[in-house]
Amino acid sequence: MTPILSTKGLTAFYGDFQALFGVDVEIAPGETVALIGANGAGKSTFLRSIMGLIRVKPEMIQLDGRPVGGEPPHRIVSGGVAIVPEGRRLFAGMTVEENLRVAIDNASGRDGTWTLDRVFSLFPILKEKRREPAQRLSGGQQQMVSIGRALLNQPRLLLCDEISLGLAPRVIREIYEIMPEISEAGTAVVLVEQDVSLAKQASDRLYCMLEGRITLTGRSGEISRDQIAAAYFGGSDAVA
Ligand SMILES: Nc1ncnc2c1ncn2[C@@H]1O[C@H](COP(=O)(O)OP(=O)(O)OP(=O)(O)O)[C@@H](O)[C@H]1O
Repeated sequence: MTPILSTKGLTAFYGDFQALFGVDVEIAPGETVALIGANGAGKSTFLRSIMGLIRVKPEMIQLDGRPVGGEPPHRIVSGGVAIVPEGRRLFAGMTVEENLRVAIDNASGRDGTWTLDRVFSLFPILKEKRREPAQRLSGGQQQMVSIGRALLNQPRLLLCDEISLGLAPRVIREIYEIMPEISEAGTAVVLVEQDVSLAKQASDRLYCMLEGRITLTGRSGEISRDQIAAAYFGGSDAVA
């Protein structure tokens, strides 16, 4: 089966500073893959490269086998990729529903199963708060809006950048509980996570990144804590 996403020898730079050194990742349609690694490992740079926010060579990123590296973000989004960005980035002056409707307008013409009602059934609190300004919601509720907005883009590949960051454990659980429904809709997911246990539990496969390189990959259920520790902090024998 052609992977929905593959990166081949992906390198990325900020000016002279090299942040990624030949990253190879593959994700099958409907698969959930976690990407873990310490601060500064290159996880966000990886996501930014896919979204077209960093200039890379075309063949370094392929969607459905088609080279798309360096294409502008709107082309990547119309190719079926959506991101839940770190820090959520909602439109602060808009209500919850208006934030969600922006994505519906963006996605017009793209097929998909996500509707406003389906997002409200995923996160019932958003229906209650639909007319409130987004900035008045709690951090967890804002994260739900951000996820809902990404889903309403009808993605086949959803990139999630540290969605648990700064949230209470109960809220994190609530958000992660809906992940299987996203997979069941056929959407592949990349979960960038600092919380290793959460990443392991929520994913089919896992990649660990260290200083811009993949240091471990394997099925999430089969990777040991020791292997993760070695890959996360550096050490030998890290590939499962
Ligand atoms: N805009 C930028 N300009 C220069 N260097 C950057 C920029 N953004 C990130 N970097 C550097 O690139 C490397 C990778 O950063 P990146 O944000 O991708 O890591 P990360 O794994 O997502 O970490 P975090 O968990 O802190 O977000 C780091 O050394 C970081 O300092």
